[in-house]
Amino acid sequence: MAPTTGGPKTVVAHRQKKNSKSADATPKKTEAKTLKRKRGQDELEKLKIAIQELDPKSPNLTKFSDLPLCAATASGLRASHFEVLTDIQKAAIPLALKGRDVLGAAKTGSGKTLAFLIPVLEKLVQAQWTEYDGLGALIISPTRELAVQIFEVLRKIGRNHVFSAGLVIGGKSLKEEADRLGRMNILVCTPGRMLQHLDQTAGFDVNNLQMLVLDEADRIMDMGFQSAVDALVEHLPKTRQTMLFSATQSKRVSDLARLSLKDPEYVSAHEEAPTATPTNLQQSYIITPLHEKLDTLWGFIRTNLKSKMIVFFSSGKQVRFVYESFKRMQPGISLLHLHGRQKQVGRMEITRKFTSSKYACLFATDVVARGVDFPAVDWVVQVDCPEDADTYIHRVGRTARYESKGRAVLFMEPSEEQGFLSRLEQKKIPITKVNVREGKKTSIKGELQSQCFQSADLKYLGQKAFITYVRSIYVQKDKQVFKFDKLDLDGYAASLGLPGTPQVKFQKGGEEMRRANKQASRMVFDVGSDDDSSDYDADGRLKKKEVRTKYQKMAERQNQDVLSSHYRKLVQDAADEDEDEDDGFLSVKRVLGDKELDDTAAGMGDDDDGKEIAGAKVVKIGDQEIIIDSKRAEKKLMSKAKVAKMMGKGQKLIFDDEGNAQPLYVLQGLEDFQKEGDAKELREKFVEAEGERVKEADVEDKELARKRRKEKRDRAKARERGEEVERERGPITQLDSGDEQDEDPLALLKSLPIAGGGDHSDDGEDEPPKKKTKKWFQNDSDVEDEPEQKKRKTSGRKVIEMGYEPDNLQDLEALAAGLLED
Ligand SMILES: Nc1ncnc2c1ncn2[C@@H]1O[C@H](COP(=O)(O)OP(=O)(O)OP(=O)(O)O)[C@@H](O)[C@H]1O
Repeated sequence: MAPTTGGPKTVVAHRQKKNSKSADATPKKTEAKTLKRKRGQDELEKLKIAIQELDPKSPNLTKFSDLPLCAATASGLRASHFEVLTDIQKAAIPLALKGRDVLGAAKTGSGKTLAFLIPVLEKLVQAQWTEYDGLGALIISPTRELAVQIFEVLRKIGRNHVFSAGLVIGGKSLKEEADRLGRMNILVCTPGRMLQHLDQTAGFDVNNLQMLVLDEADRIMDMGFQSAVDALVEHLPKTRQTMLFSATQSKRVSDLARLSLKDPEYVSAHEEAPTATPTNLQQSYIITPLHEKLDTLWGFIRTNLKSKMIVFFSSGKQVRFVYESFKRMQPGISLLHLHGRQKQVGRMEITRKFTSSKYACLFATDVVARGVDFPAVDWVVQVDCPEDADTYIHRVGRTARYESKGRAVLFMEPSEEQGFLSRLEQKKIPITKVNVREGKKTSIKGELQSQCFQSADLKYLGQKAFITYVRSIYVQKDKQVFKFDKLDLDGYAASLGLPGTPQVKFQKGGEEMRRANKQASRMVFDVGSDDDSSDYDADGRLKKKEVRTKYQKMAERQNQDVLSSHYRKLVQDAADEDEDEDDGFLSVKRVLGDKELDDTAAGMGDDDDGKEIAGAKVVKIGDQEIIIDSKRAEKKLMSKAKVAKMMGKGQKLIFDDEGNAQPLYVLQGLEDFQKEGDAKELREKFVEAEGERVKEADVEDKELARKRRKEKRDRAKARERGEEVERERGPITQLDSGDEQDEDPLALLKSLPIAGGGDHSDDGEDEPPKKKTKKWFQNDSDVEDEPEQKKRKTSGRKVIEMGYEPDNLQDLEALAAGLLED
């Protein structure tokens, strides 16, 4: 939270000056102050009269200077180079100045932000609000990105006001924010975090609130935020002015009642307009079957390298997969990615980078679909069809803002074409069909296959992307557009480079369950986009600790285990990661041995067999550098087996006739290589052969997994039979180890989900367990009636006491390390 510039500072400076003056000057000063106050009062009176006399429908209102605004606002607008009113500003500001509740609707990029910020400032001026009067205006935004942007505009135009303003969007400690809340006159917030403060921050008084604004009101009022907003409004006084703005405004009476609007004025700047989207926006669509979508996207990016584009996907998982895989293929343009599950700092940094880039490609979810004002975006590409026409309008609205031009292209599956076109038509959205030029068509399937083969992380991301997309289509409400049965899932999986088609499990329970699923996915999105650091969900309710089954926990940890190094870079340090990206798009490899890391380390400490990186010791083993930043990592080095593992495999050598050792692979001479045939054909053949190999390996993987499961089941059955016999004999007096416990306790963590196989541990997150829920560290064959607090391991009869159930990766790893060390 930061105060507005200008205001509070000015006050402080003024006071300091006063103290330094001599006592003789005091009467003069007081006189001057009285005079100033009187002048201020007179101006205010004049302003009030001008507002009373203002005709809100007057055609003469064309500039900000035509409006009865206080000097501070007028000068702030001038300094920000705002001069001419846009349609929505012309229509909404006069009414708002007159104290009316306003429902404002206008096309994207048409200046709605100023249409509510100016009345906010003027309202507080009219009320002679001072820094001691507490919260006077509250502005609610559905996403953090938008809240930050609104706050920035407020800082700009409010630079000459003395009001203090703050940003309440989470990402900082609640206490830190709470300490400053009481001093703020204007707050820009996201619903969840604000409600948290209203519920928990002692002494935070909102009883004087003069103005409530909801930007992207239809989104804030919809299901995802419903209870948070209702609870929030409960805290606010009823006698206040309220303004609602959106490009896709709904006039639902129920919403108006929920907000206790008084005789609201509906202001629609473009209701009569022939189109719902900006006139300077050129819109087109391409029919591209699901299995060709990524080919089409790759071709599109490659032919628009000198552009700034936002590419929308329906989920963060797709964003991650496409970002990671395309980055490895080095398209020749800076790639960025943004989704609700990233850390706040990373999100801000990516937003900042994309804002300042001339040419860049941002892969994003709908977290930036609404309101965000990135300058000079040339293209909006929608790889996944949006869930409805409103979402379409907001997404394409990221380009062609204010008076600039822009282009948007939508990729549609053949089965979506008819249905979605009719939805667009109903909303007055003009769009034309275009085709990809034959010569520009390209296939990246082989490339993706080979990448997935080489990288388990990427294959895993691909599987998650596949599953999420398929589920998203399954739960879509509009069945006339989204036809699940028509999708070529095998083709789609192959196009992602996956060796098989992952099995996707759906919840039983028909429509109701689908709706619940949909809602749940929204909630996840909302929490991510709004306030992922808070204990509150998107509805503003205290998050309940979800009951997780053993299988779900296993799946989660397994995934983290597989991706741990990946995500340390990818998500937690998103900011650092993208720093690397910009430095050179071509150098995307980030391993511990990176030059940059070396450089940093070299600057910080000694560099022989161990060096310091930000306080952590770095040890070189083989060609790997291991950062020793925890006791566990230190312990790891004590284990010979682990060190041997880290050393990696030795290099395979062959001996020539003279007895000299030669590497197994020696580079072929150019001439010999050319003799073997055309390089392109050779490459294609190689990729094809590798693809086959991947498939074969995958079948083997599956077979192995199946065998393991069967063995487990057999052992479990055998044990159950054994127990029955035991029970007949009498009570068990000794903890039984069971042969199952001889297995590697990390085996389940290490195994990846097997595409096409039944063992979809990554599916587990939505799948109820078939067996009775057990503790996470039990194996399938463990006895069901084992005491909760005591688990044992191996025939050595080691008992590991767990006084709690580990709920994070560190706990899990600590336990696993303990198990391995014996
Ligand atoms: N009167 C004006 N004169 C010049 N530029 C303006 C004016 N009003 C707004 N703008 C500029 O137009 C752009 C779009 O404004 P804004 O973000 O308020 O649009 P919006 O209607 O809220 O869009 P969305 O529906 O996408 O949220 C901004 O860059 C803003 O600075």
